Amino acid sequence: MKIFIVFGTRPEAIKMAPVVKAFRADPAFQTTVCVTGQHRSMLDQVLSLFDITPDIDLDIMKAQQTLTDVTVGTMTGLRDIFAADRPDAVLVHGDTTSAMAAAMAAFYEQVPVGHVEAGLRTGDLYAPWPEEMNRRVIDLMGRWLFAPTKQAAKALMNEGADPDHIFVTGNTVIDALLTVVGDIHAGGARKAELDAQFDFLDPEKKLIVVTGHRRENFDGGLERMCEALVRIARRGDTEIVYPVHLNANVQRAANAVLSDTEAVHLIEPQDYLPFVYLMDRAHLVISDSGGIQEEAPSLGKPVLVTRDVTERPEAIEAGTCRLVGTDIDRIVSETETLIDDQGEYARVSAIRNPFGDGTAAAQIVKAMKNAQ
Ligand SMILES: CC(=O)N[C@H]1[C@@H](OP(=O)(O)OP(=O)(O)OC[C@H]2O[C@@H](n3ccc(=O)[nH]c3=O)[C@H](O)[C@@H]2O)O[C@H](CO)[C@@H](O)[C@@H]1O
Repeated sequence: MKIFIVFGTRPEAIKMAPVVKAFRADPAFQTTVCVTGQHRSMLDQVLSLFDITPDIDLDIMKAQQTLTDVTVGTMTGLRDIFAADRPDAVLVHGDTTSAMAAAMAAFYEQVPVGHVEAGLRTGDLYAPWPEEMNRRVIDLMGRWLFAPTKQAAKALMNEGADPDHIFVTGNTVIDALLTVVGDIHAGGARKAELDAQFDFLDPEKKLIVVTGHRRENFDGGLERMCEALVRIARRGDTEIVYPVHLNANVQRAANAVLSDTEAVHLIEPQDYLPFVYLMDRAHLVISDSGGIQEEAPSLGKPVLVTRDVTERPEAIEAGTCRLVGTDIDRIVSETETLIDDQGEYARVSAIRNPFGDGTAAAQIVKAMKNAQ
């Protein structure tokens, strides 16, 4: 079976790496990896960590490109490739604009689409925008809908998807995370390098890892989160590490509020290996990221989610993640509870992650094999 796997951003690369490896290891499949290059530098470091060389690189990244540019670039690039190579299936991941455009290009060539991480919903088309629409559009076209949880599968069925097309596999991010954290825990040269890279961290202080980049927080939300971090840093018993996303809005907010605050380290976006190392060392995480809501609980780290809605209600229901929005007092008080109340911290960090056991990629390969 001829499979094309297409992705373009850092989180997609992290989540598709275990899938690429599993398909490439199985001789029943002829696997072609095609990257759109939507996040050039952030994508390449993930490919190198997982030792993946793409077969096709569309390299569509341009300065100041709009969502329309990404859509048109991806669709035009893939149209001729799909028409010439006639894959039996195209696999895309998640909810980015390049994933939606790749699925659409396949659909126009009447090539069946497989959607990894299908069925995530907030219920609000504009939160997050444009991701919620992208997810729904891809799911409508999907012949294989790989839902990470039963709840995601239920959302698909509620929208009328054919139950025979839905496979509950767990999330492939857990496969990727367990591989990387396993390497770190095994020690060796990489662990020593990471310890040296972060030797500025004070082991006596509780480490809080922060990220923030969602468009919905560009309108003052990021600044409020940063104000909350200033108050948390002033306690004296915490240390904050914040890899600041390259987006100009994010850089502006973080630098304006936090650049002079002692105990806050603003650092560049980290490669996946050091980022996993930081999450693993953290006491807790504050983030609006989707993937981190899935990863941190697997490492026993609570996440305060700086959003009003999430497409990952499983983590909220399980209690490992809490939606705190961007209200300063709320972020500070929830953080203080997790620092000061040891019983509550122990309870939250012991909750089992609801996103799978690290076998999602193998289950996806099995489902596709049965489809042959
Ligand atoms: C809210 C939302 O719509 N999120 C979507 C977004 O991901 P998401 O919001 O997860 O995107 P991020 O850019 O936060 O990436 C998260 C990933 O990058 C890693 N990381 C983070 C910071 C850093 O400095 N270095 C680093 O390697 C994290 O461990 C995680 O694996 O695109 C994903 C891919 O389609 C989808 O699955 C998500 O649903």
